[in-house]
Amino acid sequence: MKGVASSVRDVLVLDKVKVDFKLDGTFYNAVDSVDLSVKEGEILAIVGESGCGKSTLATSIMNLHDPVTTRVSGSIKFEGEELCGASPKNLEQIRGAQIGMIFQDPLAALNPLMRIGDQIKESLDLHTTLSSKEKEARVEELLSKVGIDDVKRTVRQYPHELSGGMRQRVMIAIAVACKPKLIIADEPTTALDVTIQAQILDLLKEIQQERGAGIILITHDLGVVAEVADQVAVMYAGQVVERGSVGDIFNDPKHPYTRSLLRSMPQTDTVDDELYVIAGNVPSLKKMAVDGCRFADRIPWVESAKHEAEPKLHEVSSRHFVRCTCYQDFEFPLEGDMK
Ligand SMILES: Nc1ncnc2c1ncn2[C@@H]1O[C@H](COP(=O)(O)OP(=O)(O)OP(=O)(O)O)[C@@H](O)[C@H]1O
Repeated sequence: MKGVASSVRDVLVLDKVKVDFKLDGTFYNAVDSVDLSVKEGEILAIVGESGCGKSTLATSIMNLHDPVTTRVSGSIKFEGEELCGASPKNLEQIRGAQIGMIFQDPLAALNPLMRIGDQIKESLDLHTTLSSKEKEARVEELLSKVGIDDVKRTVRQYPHELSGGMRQRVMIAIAVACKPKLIIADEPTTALDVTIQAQILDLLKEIQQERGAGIILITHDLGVVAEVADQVAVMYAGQVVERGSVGDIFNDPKHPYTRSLLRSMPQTDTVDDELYVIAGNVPSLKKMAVDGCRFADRIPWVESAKHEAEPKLHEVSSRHFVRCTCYQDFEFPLEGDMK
């Protein structure tokens, strides 16, 4: 739903969320001080290259990390309730009922030994007081809602009998079965071909508009973001380096990383242009510099004085923020210099 009014309620508010993983006995930072919010009826896209911490952030909201090897701190408020440090019983009630999750690989997320109908019903068993008959009707209604034609047949099938697109539809049916207030979709269309991708995105938009749920959409595909998002957070090396409306990010990107990502996007009207490739990689956790601008290594032509010692998010316009001062007069080097 483009242009969600600012008076609309926040469904989720993250405040200084930090996640560290223990590797060989030492904790390393994977997500650093993330402040984000998702409003009712809003799609927030989280984008960035592989290894930026997008999935780690999402699984922290759902509290899906092993507490022995993972440290999560900060505040994660869902509908005003603090999830960081909440009891397993509380979290159990919220997961699946009030927060639905859609993963990239439905085959891994679905139970291979259980019929589709039973898997959807299981979620209703856990979180509703519907009678058996009502649940059966609801399972069929959900499958038909997500665009499955032969509902009676699908109810009796096992995951391996369905196509990738059908399985993703089933995951969405499970995620929305209990009418959640928030849906977290982690790369929901990455494994699907382009036509099915478009259908799944349309379905997500439809669900969000109909139910007013907030959606966090994790993706590395900026085309998908431009298509469906209201707000965008760009992550690099565990930090949000820029956030703003989809218009801010696509029409007035500020951070060198956001600009590099956009430059590397294929342009349909300029097919002859070579794709710009950002040199370097997202550092691994052990190699990540935690002080200073984490993107500095990838733009070595920018003088160190242009970076902040402790990069902060600066508000450049209402709800549009960018990290570090290096964006201020950032220029790409001339083509010959880049090689
Ligand atoms: N359980 C874990 N233990 C240790 N390190 C982890 C764990 N999960 C993720 N990481 C590391 O944390 C960093 C962030 O990973 P994450 O999967 O969140 O990135 P991502 O942006 O979602 O990437 P992708 O798009 O490939 O899923 C990476 O360096 C990854 O190797």
